[in-house]
Amino acid sequence: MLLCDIGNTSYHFLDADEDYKEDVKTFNPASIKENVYYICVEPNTKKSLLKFSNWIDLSEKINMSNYYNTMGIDRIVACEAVQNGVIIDAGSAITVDVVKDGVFQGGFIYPGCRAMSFTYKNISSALDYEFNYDLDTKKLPKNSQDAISYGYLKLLYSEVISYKMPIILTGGDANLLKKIFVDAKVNDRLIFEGMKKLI
Ligand SMILES: Nc1ncnc2c1ncn2[C@@H]1O[C@H](COP(=O)(O)OP(=O)(O)O)[C@@H](O)[C@H]1O
Ligand SMILES: CC(C)(COP(=O)(O)O)[C@@H](O)C(=O)NCCC(=O)O
Ligand SMILES: [K+]
Repeated sequence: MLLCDIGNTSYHFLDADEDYKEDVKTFNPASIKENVYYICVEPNTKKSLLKFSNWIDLSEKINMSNYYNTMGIDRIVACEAVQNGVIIDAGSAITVDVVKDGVFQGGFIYPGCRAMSFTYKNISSALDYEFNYDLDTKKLPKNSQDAISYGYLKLLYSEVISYKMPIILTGGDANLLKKIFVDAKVNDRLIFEGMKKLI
């Protein structure tokens, strides 16, 4: 069975037990001939997929009573895969969603690592640093690289650990954020687990 989670950066495929990514800018969905069950957060891509009868949109199978209408389908499907925990999906955007006893409690959207890195660079060349993911979040920064790293990462970290719940990391930057959220569990296939429950 072929599954695909389409975000704002990549088509993330799961084919049997292999997962791989294609760039949304270059991948041609017509190249897939077999049936593929998908979810898609990108409105234009979602529209373009309607003409392919072998691309089957799983979003129609969601019971929306626990969610809000404009909520990203990636967030919803990730929540469907979790009973209790905080889900951090670190992709083009970072989404944080809380699930308690299988019920979505709410969540928020934070700039993705790459997007935020560009934001700092665009403010001033004096802020042109890669984030320091090995940052000591217990110490106030005394250098420029840590000043932007702490400003971006510590605020997210403090908010998420305040929920005192298990943390599940997924998305393209999960392994980067794992350096900050040391007790988190990385599950790159969380969304596929949620999708399988819908088929
Ligand atoms: N042009 C880009 N825009 C956003 N993220 C990008 C880009 N190029 C590479 N990345 C990286 O791609 C990953 C996006 O994560 P992924 O989960 O694949 O994306 P999404 O679910 O948003 O499609 C992140 O590691 C991000 O830093
Ligand atoms: C926030 C997102 C863009 C994240 O998508 P991704 O980072 O996977 O590309 C997506 O969940 C979305 O389009 N959400 C709609 C707004 C909302 O969830 O309230
Ligand atoms: K995301």
